[in-house]
Amino acid sequence: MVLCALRQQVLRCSSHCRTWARLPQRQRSGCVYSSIHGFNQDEIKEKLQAFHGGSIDLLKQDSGIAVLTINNPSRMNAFSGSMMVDLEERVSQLENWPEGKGLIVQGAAETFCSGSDLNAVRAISNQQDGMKMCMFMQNSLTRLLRLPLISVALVEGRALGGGAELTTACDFRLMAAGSVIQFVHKHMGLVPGWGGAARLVHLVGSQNALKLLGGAVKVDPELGVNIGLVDGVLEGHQNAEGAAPLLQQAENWLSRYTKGPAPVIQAVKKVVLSGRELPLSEALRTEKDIFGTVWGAPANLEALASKSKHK
Ligand SMILES: CC[C@H](C(=O)O)C(=O)SCCNC(=O)CCNC(=O)[C@H](O)C(C)(C)COP(=O)(O)OP(=O)(O)OC[C@H]1O[C@@H](n2cnc3c(N)ncnc32)[C@H](O)[C@@H]1OP(=O)(O)O
Repeated sequence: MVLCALRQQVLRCSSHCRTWARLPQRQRSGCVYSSIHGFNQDEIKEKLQAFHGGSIDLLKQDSGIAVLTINNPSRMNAFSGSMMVDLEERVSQLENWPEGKGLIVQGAAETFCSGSDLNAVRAISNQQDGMKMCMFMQNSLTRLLRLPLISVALVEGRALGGGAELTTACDFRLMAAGSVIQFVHKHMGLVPGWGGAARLVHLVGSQNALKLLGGAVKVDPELGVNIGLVDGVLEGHQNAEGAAPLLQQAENWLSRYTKGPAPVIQAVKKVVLSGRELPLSEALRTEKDIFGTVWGAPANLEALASKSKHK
């Protein structure tokens, strides 16, 4: 049932968006948890809203690349409860963006994200609330990774705890010189709960994941690239002389993968997503269906008419 739901999620295309948007959230199928798992989204949302501060800002650009900013600089961009709710809402907006092709996730004020806001964590440190928050964030980050957009985390400064987990919910990671990704969970007497461990194993393999989590290792850009966690290193600081601003560098990096019409780029992401998440037979069937959405579509017909050569 879960695989079937994921297949539906991968398949949905722009023409289905309006119908899709009318469905209740839990039926949109990008989620891991719904009421059948005893998860009540409205209840946890109400609880989280009480811990306010900061925001998650979304800028959708005409280029088809959106920028999502984790914005709580006075707490090193830690996630307050209301920011967790904000994130879920921004992901919904991105799920319903037919023109979208790419997404950059960054932190405000020259640092990425220091994880959960420890003030909120202390207030909901009982087991039940912790599990609800964990399910809520797993749902949001799973939906973020499953967006039909090619996404990249732009890491400047520190990505700690939940911030490190957030980087794994993007397709790619770029690190600025001097930045650090650190799964500090062990030092907090915890393990990742936002899906970061499962995604990390997929990204770097179980041996490396065990080292990073077991040692709460500080991953600098060089180590990140060596173990396959990081896809590129950006020059200097936002304001360093001679270097383009980091966001611009990240947009340039991403644009080589997002050039072209949105339906084609979205289809590229969807075939890779199905290959990444579904068993082979299911992935092949899904690929066939996604192929059907681009075959004979305007971009394909234009390319055929122009007799393009690939020299
Ligand atoms: C572990 C699992 C869990 C999850 O996955 O859900 C988490 O993510 S728990 C959070 C894990 N993160 C931390 O424990 C970060 C703790 N903070 C630090 O290590 C440092 O503050 C650091 C390295 C982020 C920045 O150090 P620096 O010396 O540059 O600055 P300050 O320490 O003075 O920080 C400025 C200001 O920010 C507040 N701050 C930073 N992180 C958090 C946070 N996660 N929650 C709440 N507040 C945070 C810090 O307390 C300072 O505030 P101030 O009022 O000035 O004391």
